Amino acid sequence: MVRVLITGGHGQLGRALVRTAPAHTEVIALGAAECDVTDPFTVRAVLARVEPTLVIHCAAWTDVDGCERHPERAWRVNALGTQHIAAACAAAEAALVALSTNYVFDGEQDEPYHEFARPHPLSVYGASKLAAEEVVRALCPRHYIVRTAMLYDAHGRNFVTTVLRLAREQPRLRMVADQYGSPTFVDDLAKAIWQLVAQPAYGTYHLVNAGRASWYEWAVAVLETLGLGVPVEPIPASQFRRAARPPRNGVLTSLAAPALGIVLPDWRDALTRCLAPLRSA
Ligand SMILES: NC(=O)C1=CN([C@@H]2O[C@H](COP(=O)(O)OP(=O)(O)OC[C@H]3O[C@@H](n4cnc5c(N)ncnc54)[C@H](OP(=O)(O)O)[C@@H]3O)[C@@H](O)[C@H]2O)C=CC1
Ligand SMILES: Cc1cn([C@H]2C[C@H](O)[C@@H](COP(=O)(O)OP(=O)(O)O[C@H]3O[C@@H](C)C(=O)[C@@H](O)[C@H]3O)O2)c(=O)[nH]c1=O
Repeated sequence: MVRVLITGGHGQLGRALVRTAPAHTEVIALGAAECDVTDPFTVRAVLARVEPTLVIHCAAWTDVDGCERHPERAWRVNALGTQHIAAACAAAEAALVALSTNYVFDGEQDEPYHEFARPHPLSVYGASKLAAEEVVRALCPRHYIVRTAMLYDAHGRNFVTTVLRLAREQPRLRMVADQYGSPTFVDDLAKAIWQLVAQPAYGTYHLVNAGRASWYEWAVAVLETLGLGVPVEPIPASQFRRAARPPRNGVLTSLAAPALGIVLPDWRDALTRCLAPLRSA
């Protein structure tokens, strides 16, 4: 029996990992109240009590604009919190999966980013996640760093549920059409993570649904999938004011995952599967 500890276990990826866990896997998913990663003593005590063979570290402060406005909190949760987890995993001889983001890249290149592309974050969130990657590489030898992007589920707080809320509240939506990324259904990511950790192939992996979409294309696809006829106006990013600057090209591709036989489906296929329960509701 493999025992897996999930930090940030009540977030959207943590919940998906719990519902897709393979047989013969004991999963202990803890929220911030049970395992605050900013407290090194708590982190060490939790690992000593749970004795996991693997830790999947999902906990993070994912409010990208909040991170920009309150950098110290971003560094404390995302970078220092990961440092505590990585050090405790190394001491306990547990393997570690650390989640990271496409926002470690500046988006200036035209091609999708693979695992060996040079990071250069534009936002505090991206910089704090890149620092987290660096402490994991330095402190915990048996690690998988999983960069992903634009996570969503049919419920909770994410871009898809925001689009559905705005479609109820507004006669028309305005969506940025000149920034691109890789929308990724958390269930597909969770299954790919379980496939990955079945192999001792430590390193850095980009795990996202295939293809690319602008925020505009993604919003239109959400509304079309549910047959909602709300008009969407494409706008440039310069007309959408926010504290943080997302990369223009945040599209990820992978050299490392297909080499292990891990390939995620196309983002449109994933979106259709995710929204299927809402269509029949
Ligand atoms: N969402 C996305 O689009 C993307 C996410 N990622 C990364 O994937 C991971 C999972 O993201 P996702 O599930 O979407 O994020 P969520 O925000 O849904 O979940 C993160 C969880 O971390 C918890 N948390 C926050 N602070 C602490 C703390 N100090 N100690 C312990 N737990 C804490 C939060 O709890 P609470 O809500 O109680 O504060 C929350 O439940 C993160 O590392 C994120 O950076 C990467 C790319 C894209
Ligand atoms: C509400 C709204 C958003 N948008 C677009 C542009 C804007 O930059 C973007 C904001 O959506 P979000 O708040 O979901 O974006 P954001 O929080 O930046 O999403 C990121 O989250 C972190 C955690 C990651 O790691 C990234 O991969 C990415 O998913 O959506 C519009 O164009 N029009 C709108 O009316």
